[in-house]
Amino acid sequence: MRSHGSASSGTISSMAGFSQSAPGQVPAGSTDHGNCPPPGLQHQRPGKYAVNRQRTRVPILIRAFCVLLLGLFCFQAISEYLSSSITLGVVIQEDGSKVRIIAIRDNSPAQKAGVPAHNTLKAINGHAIQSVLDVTPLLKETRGHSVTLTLDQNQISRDILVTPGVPANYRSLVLNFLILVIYISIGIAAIKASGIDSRTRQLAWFSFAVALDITTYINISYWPGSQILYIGFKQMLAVLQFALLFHLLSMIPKPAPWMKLPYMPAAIYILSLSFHFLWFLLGFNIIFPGSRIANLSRFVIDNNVSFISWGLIVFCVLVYQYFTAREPKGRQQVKWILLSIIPWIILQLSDLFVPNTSWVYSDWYALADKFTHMLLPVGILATIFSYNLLDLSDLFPRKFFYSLLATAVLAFPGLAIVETGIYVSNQINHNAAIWLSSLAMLALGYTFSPLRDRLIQLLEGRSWYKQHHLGRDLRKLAEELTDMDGLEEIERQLTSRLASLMHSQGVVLHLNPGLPDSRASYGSKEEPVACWIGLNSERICLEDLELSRLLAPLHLGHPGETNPLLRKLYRHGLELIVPLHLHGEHLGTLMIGRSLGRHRYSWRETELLNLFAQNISAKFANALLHSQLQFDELTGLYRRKAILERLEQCIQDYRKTAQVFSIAMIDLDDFKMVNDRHGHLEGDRILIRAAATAREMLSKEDRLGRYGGEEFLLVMPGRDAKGAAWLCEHVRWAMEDLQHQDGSATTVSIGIAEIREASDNSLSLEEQAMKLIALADKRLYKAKAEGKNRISYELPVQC
Ligand SMILES: Nc1nc2c(ncn2[C@@H]2O[C@H](COP(=O)(O)OP(=O)(O)OP(=O)(O)O)[C@@H](O)[C@H]2O)c(=O)[nH]1
Repeated sequence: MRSHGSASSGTISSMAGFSQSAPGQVPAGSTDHGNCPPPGLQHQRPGKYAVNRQRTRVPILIRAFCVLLLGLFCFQAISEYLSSSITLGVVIQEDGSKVRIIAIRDNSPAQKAGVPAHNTLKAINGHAIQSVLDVTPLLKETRGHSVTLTLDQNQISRDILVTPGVPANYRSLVLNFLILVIYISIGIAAIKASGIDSRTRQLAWFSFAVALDITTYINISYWPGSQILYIGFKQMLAVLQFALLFHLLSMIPKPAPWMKLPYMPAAIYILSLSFHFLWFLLGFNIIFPGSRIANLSRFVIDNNVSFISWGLIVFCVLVYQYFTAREPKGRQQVKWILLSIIPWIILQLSDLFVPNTSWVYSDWYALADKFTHMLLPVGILATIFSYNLLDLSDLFPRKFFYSLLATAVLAFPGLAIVETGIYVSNQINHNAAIWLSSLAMLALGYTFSPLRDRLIQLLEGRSWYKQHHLGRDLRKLAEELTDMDGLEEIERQLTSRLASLMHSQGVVLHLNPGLPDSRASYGSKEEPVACWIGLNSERICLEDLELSRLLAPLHLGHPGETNPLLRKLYRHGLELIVPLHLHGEHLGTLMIGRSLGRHRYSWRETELLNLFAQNISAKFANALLHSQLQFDELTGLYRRKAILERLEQCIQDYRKTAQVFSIAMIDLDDFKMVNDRHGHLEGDRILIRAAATAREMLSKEDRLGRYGGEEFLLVMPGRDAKGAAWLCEHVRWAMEDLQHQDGSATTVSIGIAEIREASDNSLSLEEQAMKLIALADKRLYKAKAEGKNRISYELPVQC
């Protein structure tokens, strides 16, 4: 494979017969591919050169993790239900040895009882409170009953009677569940596509980390166990999310310079986690209690300073990526994420700068927090969607996806009507009404197919949707090509299907020497395509374009294009040149003609094609390797093993379908003398030209291989001995035109055998092949003995 990287000497014009076949190359000038590699490759063994598929199944560990997440969510729901019955609605914080009430939640029992904020909570039911951890056990003891809170207000004690308990916040749970589903879905989809791009893998880890965070929002004080450990776990999880996000965003659209430094990704995780761990140890007085640095750390933790700083760092990274992205598509991708992350950053900053602390504990803040949490994955998803790396239909069945959408469309009017009805009639409480109406809407949305079908029509007609489908179709095509055998078949399918998928005038696949030359799939106009591959008078040479140096797709037709050759190609209808690379090695190019729809290909389409070309490169590398293994490097004919495989195939067909065939052993006469007189180089030249001359006489079905030194084996499917003799006679005549240096003619002796003469079903394929060859060989020696330059055969006796 190595040698082909530099030898990109395959001229596009070679189909027009301009090619000078170098030794070992298959002359591409011949339109009759009788013995060229493509037809021969049709019988490749399936699976022998299979390429790894890009898409992977979801690993069992990830599935188990998703189940764990759902389990944690159930635990969260139970916790919410249990702890809501003892909720007072006060937000407390330790301040030295005191516990201070820093905020009162909206509509909470504390607010209704008139508990003021910014006081010290001295006791509950007469039991002194010294730590925030003392509160929950006391409330649990008096579950369902009123409690007396003793507050210290400006050195004056005051008792307030409060009845704990609020309705469980199902709305927040539903939102949490929604966020969880979004993140798990993104994680799974990204894992499935992780072979394509490392960014998707990164996105998967980030999504799972957020999902874990969402499911572990638990009122831990309700449960026995170490609160400090829980807080530590949550803090570290939050830092991990930021590190993952920082890593992910530093790679969109292209890796930022710092990500290219050695060990940088590892450093990001290790440093951020260990720093935060240190902060945590200091802030919770686990080490150096009471020191200034410990107090500072506590301030950092209490005010979310580190997370806000992270948010700002992430924001700066995005701005940097936006301004340094070279291509518009890169900027667009960053823009999506920026738009989705800005509300979250603003909300976090409001935490610091809004003087009214109760804002942070208000219902509005909780709602905004949930929505900004949802916005970020939606932004990232939109970016990934615009990359076309993920296919949503892999994740959800198409109809289910549209049913959900139909549900959402119905939800607004439907919820209003159903909920109002239930609420007004006062049969059922408000939270249950929401659940019930949601379920009703889901059922309606799923079964209401007219709306679903209308949505399909509306959305799938949109150009972005078409592009999304193009991505999916290209991936499918790449997979199908991977499963295909036979280079000619691959080329035919690739060019014709690609032309139809891209609605293009035509597609040409040009592979480097060592593989057969360009194939074209013609769209409506043959003329332009003919020009790219040099079929018409304007000869265009690939060497002049230096396509082997092309690393990214080349979009022709820019107004400022200075290269006259590229301008010419564009005038003739070529619009895109996409290189095929594997591990930095240039394998060939895909040339895409202009769109029949008369629009220019968008950058997304170009990007999709580029991804597609990367996907199929491995396939062509395999084909290249296979062709090298199959063909004799001197003559370009099949090697002995390959031609014997073809012979065995014919025997098998004969046994199945009784299709007659013949073989011929062709041997150059007095070749030793040629070598002795003119040298081995001249001998080689004669061998190459003899092979080419013989090949030109053959039809598409005939196969010619180099059996040994100057001896060739010809397999002729469908020809009986008479037909084979006729063909071989022509080969013998043609050889006479091939002159040695001294002007003497090249002659050959040929022995022919037909399968019916040696057929024996009791023999194995290999034995049968040898028997037939032995018969042809016997006749070859007969021809030699009778004076050379003749053919020898026998017509089978008809009974
Ligand atoms: N130049 C060159 N010579 C080869 C190659 N392979 C085999 N030969 C030569 O082909 C010659 C075959 O000689 P012989 O088997 O005696 O046959 P011959 O001289 O053709 O005589 P007849 O078969 O009786 O006509 C030998 O001299 C080999 O060295 C090759 O790849 N290149």
